[in-house]
Amino acid sequence: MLTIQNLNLGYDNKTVLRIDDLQLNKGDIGCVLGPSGSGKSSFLHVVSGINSPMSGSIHLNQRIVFDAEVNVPASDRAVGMVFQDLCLFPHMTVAQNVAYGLHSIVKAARDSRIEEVLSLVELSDFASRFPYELSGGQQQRVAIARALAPRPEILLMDEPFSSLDPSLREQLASDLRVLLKKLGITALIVTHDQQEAFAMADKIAVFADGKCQQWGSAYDLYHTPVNQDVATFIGEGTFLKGQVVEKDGNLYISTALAELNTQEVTTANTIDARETPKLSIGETVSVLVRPDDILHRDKSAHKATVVNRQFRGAHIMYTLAISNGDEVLCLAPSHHDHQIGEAFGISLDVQHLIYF
Ligand SMILES: Nc1ncnc2c1ncn2[C@@H]1O[C@H](COP(=O)(O)OP(=O)(O)OP(=O)(O)O)[C@@H](O)[C@H]1O
Repeated sequence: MLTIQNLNLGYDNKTVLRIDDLQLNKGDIGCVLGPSGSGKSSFLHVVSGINSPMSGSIHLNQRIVFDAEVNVPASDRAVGMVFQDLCLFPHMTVAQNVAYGLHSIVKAARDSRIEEVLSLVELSDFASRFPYELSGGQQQRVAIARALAPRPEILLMDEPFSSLDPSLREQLASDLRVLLKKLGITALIVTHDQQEAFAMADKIAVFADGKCQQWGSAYDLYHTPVNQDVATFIGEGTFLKGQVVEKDGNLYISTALAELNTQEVTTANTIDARETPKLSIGETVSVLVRPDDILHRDKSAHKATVVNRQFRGAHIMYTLAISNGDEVLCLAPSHHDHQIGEAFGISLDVQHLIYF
């Protein structure tokens, strides 16, 4: 549905973001994650046609909408937009808001389309209400209905939850996924919240340092990040120093907590998503350690001291100092209740060996 190639976008001839290759299939939900200023909104603007990129190509539903020769205007791109603050007209009813994008069609067809989209977002009974008479989630559904009314090929959403209560966002994100999937809508959604992206996306792009660093499933990003930036940005984790050693013809990475056999714990999907770097004996590497890779083991000889702790209900997230001074995170069931300064035994159990 959407294919982006060799895209350079920026302002005043200065590149803000480069995307080599990004493809979103019909019916899929893509999320764009990245720190503030990484180019997320700018990207939506060039896909929608509000702005033009400096170079590259954009295909929408197998039609070129931008390349060196073509620049289809926003009004002809069949793109629906839902903005950060929803931009509902406060003085118009729900039905009038939805009608806004339908002025070019005759009244009878318009009324039936309004009824149809309001029913799709389960707001049929709210047609004559004003936005201020609706909850945040209902207002968001009106904004979606308005964007969907002209039958766009793709729906673009810029931080659709930013005006809503943080405690509601994760639930609304998964509700939105259910709705978009039910309607078979292809969507590209900008967010800065990983949990939202994880709850919604089939594919996630990570924008950082002027480029799209990785485009993959949440699983790929978490377990097979392409570089240290993505590894640090996605999920929680720390790095352990390691040295490459050889034993019985196998390469191991020797860390303060364990010797990791590079053959045994490097899984097939690790190799698929990133090119595993070649290791040479004696080389120093950084091993990515996720909080669930560190197990609470009373009998272990490796004792670690609690530097910080964060109670999360079922679990406690510990920051632990180990013997060589490195710090690691450990997600332990909360019945293992240790205070700052206490030491307990840990072991390293890496399922996906990722090193840089
Ligand atoms: N119209 C503009 N003219 C010049 N520079 C701009 C313009 N719009 C955005 N920029 C710059 O482009 C960069 C990317 O901005 P953009 O708004 O796309 O980032 P973002 O990832 O959406 O940020 P945020 O998460 O804070 O909304 C920023 O450095 C910003 O200052």
